[in-house]
Amino acid sequence: MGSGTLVDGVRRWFQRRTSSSSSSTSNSNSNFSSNSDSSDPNLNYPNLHKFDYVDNGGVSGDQLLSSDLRAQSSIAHKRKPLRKQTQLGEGGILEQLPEEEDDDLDYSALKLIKVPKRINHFRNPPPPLPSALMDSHKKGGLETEFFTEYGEASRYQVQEIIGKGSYGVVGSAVDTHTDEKVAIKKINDVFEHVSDATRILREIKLLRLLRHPDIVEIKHIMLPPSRREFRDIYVVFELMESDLHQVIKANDDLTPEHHQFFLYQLLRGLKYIHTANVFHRDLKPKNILANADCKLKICDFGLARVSFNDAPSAIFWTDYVATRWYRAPELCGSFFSKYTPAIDIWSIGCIFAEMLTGKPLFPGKNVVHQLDLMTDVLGTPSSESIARIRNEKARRYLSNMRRKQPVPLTQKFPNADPLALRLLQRLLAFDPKDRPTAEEALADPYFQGLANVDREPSTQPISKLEFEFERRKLTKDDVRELIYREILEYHPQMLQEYLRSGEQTSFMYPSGVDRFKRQFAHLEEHYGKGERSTPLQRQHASLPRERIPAPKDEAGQHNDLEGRNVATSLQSPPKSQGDGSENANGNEQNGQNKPNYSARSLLKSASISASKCIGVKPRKDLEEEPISETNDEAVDGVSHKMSALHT
Ligand SMILES: Nc1ncnc2c1ncn2[C@@H]1O[C@H](COP(=O)(O)OP(=O)(O)OP(=O)(O)O)[C@@H](O)[C@H]1O
Repeated sequence: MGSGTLVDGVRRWFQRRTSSSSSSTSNSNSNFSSNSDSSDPNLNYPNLHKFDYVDNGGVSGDQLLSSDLRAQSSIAHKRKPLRKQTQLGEGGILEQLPEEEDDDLDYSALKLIKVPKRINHFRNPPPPLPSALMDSHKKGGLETEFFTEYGEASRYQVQEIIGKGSYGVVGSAVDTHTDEKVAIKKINDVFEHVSDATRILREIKLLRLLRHPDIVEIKHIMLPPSRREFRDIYVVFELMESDLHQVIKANDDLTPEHHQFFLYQLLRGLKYIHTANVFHRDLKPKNILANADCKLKICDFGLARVSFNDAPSAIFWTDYVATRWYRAPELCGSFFSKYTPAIDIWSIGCIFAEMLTGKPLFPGKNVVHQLDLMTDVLGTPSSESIARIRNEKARRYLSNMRRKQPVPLTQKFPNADPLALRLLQRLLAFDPKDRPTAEEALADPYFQGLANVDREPSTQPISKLEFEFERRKLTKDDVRELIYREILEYHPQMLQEYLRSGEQTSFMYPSGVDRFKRQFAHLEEHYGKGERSTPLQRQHASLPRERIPAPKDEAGQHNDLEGRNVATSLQSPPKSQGDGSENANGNEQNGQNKPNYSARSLLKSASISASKCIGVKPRKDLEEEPISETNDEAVDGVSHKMSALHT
């Protein structure tokens, strides 16, 4: 087949696809010859032809197919089985939501990316599981028929430990029913702290309700043996190969097509999340799982919140914890009184910039440094934006800052697609009201030919009833019951039983969990043998600090918690830590340009708010640790006391 024929074929196919979708998308792309918009003087790039295969200029068919055009033309619908969803309707009645078509993109023509193993799990392969740990119960029989879920005891065969987080250990396993590989997260001692248990409840609930190809899927949750006494839970996820943090580190040859597909998926997932009225609040490369075929999935909804219009934002945000580098400016010092989904858009902008260069865009060492880095690139915000800032100290800090001109993004990212940079500029608007919504971003010219609203579903806002628990103070038993109820969503027969008998059902169910426990224990025993493997501790971020004694910093090491570092810097002369965490503006070390009062007081605010976050996390990534925020009033009040102490 000659190249012309092939090109014509591809073009015809592509035209058919887009013409069928162009009626519903604002990105209609009728002739696939979308050249760059050179009207923007900042974006004067020579190589701006996207989709200009109308004139193939003698390019061979093979070349064409291996180029970006091939990637563009290869995005096809892939149908997967429909997923069922339920949510609590008014009056607590379980409603079956309309079945959603799981419609995904096929990226098979994109160059595979390297996905290094996240952890070198075993120097030597682990010894095989002893036969006692393998499943021995016989299938069939009355018992199995009655307890359909009983079968799950033999369903998953755990293979190896693939990751550890502060909430659990993640193992890869095979679902012997489907031969599918899955990831099983074991969360131990769920109810040790109510705040942790609530976070887990929130996450599993959200992941049940947010079903989308760009969001990690919970496939199953093992039924605990006892409704009233269980302590551990096992959550079965679809298995992903790596995460975006690792992908960015391992691939210095990501192409413009990779960047575009990655951002597209993130925005598509975010559009869905935001239409459910959910804010993720902790988007960062580590919270985006990735496969070698370029599939990305948003995960870790532990900090996410559902926004109900009547919820006062002060309460809503009191336990805010997010990773500083990806944190929107309005959260660096609690600037704006009412936060919006635009905080997630900012994070996506930071992640996108990191994909383009391989390096974090704003690796701030504390909130003030974070703001300095932002304004170094974006310039000082307009006086109108500054005027909207509610926090007085933050307003003063920014108003007193020396005027900075924005750096053209073309200068900062000289090799990037100018259309990508134009979108990036929008995502990184200092003022949240100037950032596009995810939906608007998907309609940006950057995605011309790729975006298609038919593939970018919205969803219904999540029912208030599902998150009614956020409004009351829960006891351990309350959360246990709520988590149990959530687990039953994956055990329909048990759920019916539970709904019928209500409180009465408290006998022990046959469960696969005991066998699992042993399998995990065996693998964990050999996990990271010969390597330093520090168990991670949870951060009880949302507990008021007086409820738990602050842990000692035993090794004399600083916690990563920003506030601690900052507090230290206020008491003693700055010393170089290598990570510069005590050097707010990167200029205290030589004694010049000491931060002005506003910077200090902003840092103090951060230190106070961070003091709420009392868990100790081992230093995984020195600078990129979460700190907590609290509301302005609390910050100001305690900050005032602290100022009195330190001045
Ligand atoms: N579905 C999955 N497939 C593959 N790996 C996964 C999956 N889910 C989580 N992981 C990996 O397991 C590790 C721990 O998972 P995760 O971050 O969810 O735990 P966590 O306890 O919530 O962590 P954190 O400390 O970030 O709160 C991470 O490296 C993560 O990338």
